[in-house]
Amino acid sequence: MKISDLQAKLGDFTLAVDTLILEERKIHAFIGSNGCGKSTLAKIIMGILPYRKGEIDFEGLQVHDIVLASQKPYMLHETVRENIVYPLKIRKQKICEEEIDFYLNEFGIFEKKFEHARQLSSGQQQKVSIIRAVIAKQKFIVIDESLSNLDIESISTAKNMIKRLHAESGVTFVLISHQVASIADLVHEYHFFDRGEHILSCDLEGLKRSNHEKIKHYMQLQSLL
Ligand SMILES: Nc1ncnc2c1ncn2[C@@H]1O[C@H](COP(=O)(O)OP(=O)(O)OP(=O)(O)O)[C@@H](O)[C@H]1O
Repeated sequence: MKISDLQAKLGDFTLAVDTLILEERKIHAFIGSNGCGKSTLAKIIMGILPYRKGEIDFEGLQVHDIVLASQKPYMLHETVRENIVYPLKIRKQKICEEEIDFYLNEFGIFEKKFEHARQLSSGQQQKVSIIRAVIAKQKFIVIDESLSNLDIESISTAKNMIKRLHAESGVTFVLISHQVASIADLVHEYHFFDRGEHILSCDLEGLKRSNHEKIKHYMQLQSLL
């Protein structure tokens, strides 16, 4: 996916992206301080938010190929199972009960399968949201801060899921995160934003070498410099 000269305005906030390439079959991360525009760009890619200028070349990706596990997951007024099978149903994909059970077991919430999803804790809802995002094995998956609410064991489980899907199905991922170190073993390319502006796209070494004041400061705060 190639984003060129994009500009979006939401109230007082302006997002500006010169050129940002999300190479397929890679694991990307959008990073930067609160309110710098990471989720906004993810929502623009999803088609949830509009942009006023620029171009997104989806390079053959269709709307239904792109999935978002959002920061605040929306749970249907249904059971955990119904929430998980929803993306399969709307895409008329086969439902494999064993696979659902496998994911629920991996996250330690198998016993919640037939419980009302809205009665789960927020971390458990995040787990359902991640399973719902990965179960249909779409080509492009955005995970917006969903790992941050998980316990340490579950973060490791989610990361293994991402690694496996990437290795087996070549899924492109965009992880939106505040913890660079905790996802460094997954991510191929970082895209750094500052106050609505896309500043740099590079690997971890590139971030460490950058002379940009904001990036240096950010990396120091992350204890990575
Ligand atoms: N629908 C909207 N209407 C008006 N302003 C919006 C809207 N959505 C987002 N914004 C503003 O856009 C800015 C960027 O928000 P965004 O959620 O993209 O930041 P973020 O980098 O994902 O932050 P965080 O790390 O806190 O999740 C914020 O100032 C926010 O108030």
